[in-house]
Amino acid sequence: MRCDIISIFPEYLEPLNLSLPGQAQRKGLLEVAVHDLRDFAHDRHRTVDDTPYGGGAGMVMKPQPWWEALEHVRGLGEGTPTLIVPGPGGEVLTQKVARELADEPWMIFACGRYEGIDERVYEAAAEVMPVRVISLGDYVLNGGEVAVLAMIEAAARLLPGFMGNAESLVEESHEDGLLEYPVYTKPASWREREVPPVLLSGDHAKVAAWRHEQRLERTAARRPDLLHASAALAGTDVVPQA
Ligand SMILES: O[C@H]1NC=Nc2ccccc21
Repeated sequence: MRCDIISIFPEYLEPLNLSLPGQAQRKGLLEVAVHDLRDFAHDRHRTVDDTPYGGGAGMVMKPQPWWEALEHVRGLGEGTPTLIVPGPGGEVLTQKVARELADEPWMIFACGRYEGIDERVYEAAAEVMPVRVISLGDYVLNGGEVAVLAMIEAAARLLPGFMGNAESLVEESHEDGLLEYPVYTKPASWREREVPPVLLSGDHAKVAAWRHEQRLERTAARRPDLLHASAALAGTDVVPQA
């Protein structure tokens, strides 16, 4: 998976060189290149924003620097990349979306700031490559860099060989519509709190059953919307008790 990221804060993406993403890059599973948008703004102040037509607060990112940056990056690789624009006005990042991103061989991430990027950039880009606007959720961030870190981590960790133990990908929250079960480690007794005895029983069937029950209880308590969604999909939605 190749990820090209365009941002006015390239240093924000340094964490991608740490830990697992860093190892994945060294293993050749993940290729990350960060590009400074200001390198494509040619006036003396390397201006990337201006006031919005129609008035309103804040500034809008100018189209020309973005177009030059996208064309430059597109010329760096083979084939057609998918342009991912993180932003509050997009589809929400879910595990399903993460799996779709994990299947993308080449993505360009456009990190917007200010009030956003001139709409004509999206239109011009959509004529030469697929464009997806993806949000982290219904809250406000100041820019796309944090979102890109989340999206790349969520997708790259699904790449075969990225996670040391692929087993750990199986019973994760959201992988199958349920939240994960509670986990415990030594000591068996801590501050007079005991590990659930079933986990010390050595009975794998009982442990599996207990863990599944815990996932159902935890999902019902914290994310009932997920239960209804999966039940609705299965056509077995429980009617809420009157
Ligand atoms: O405003 C934020 N809401 C959710 N996701 C985002 C992604 C990129 C930029 C900004 C946001």
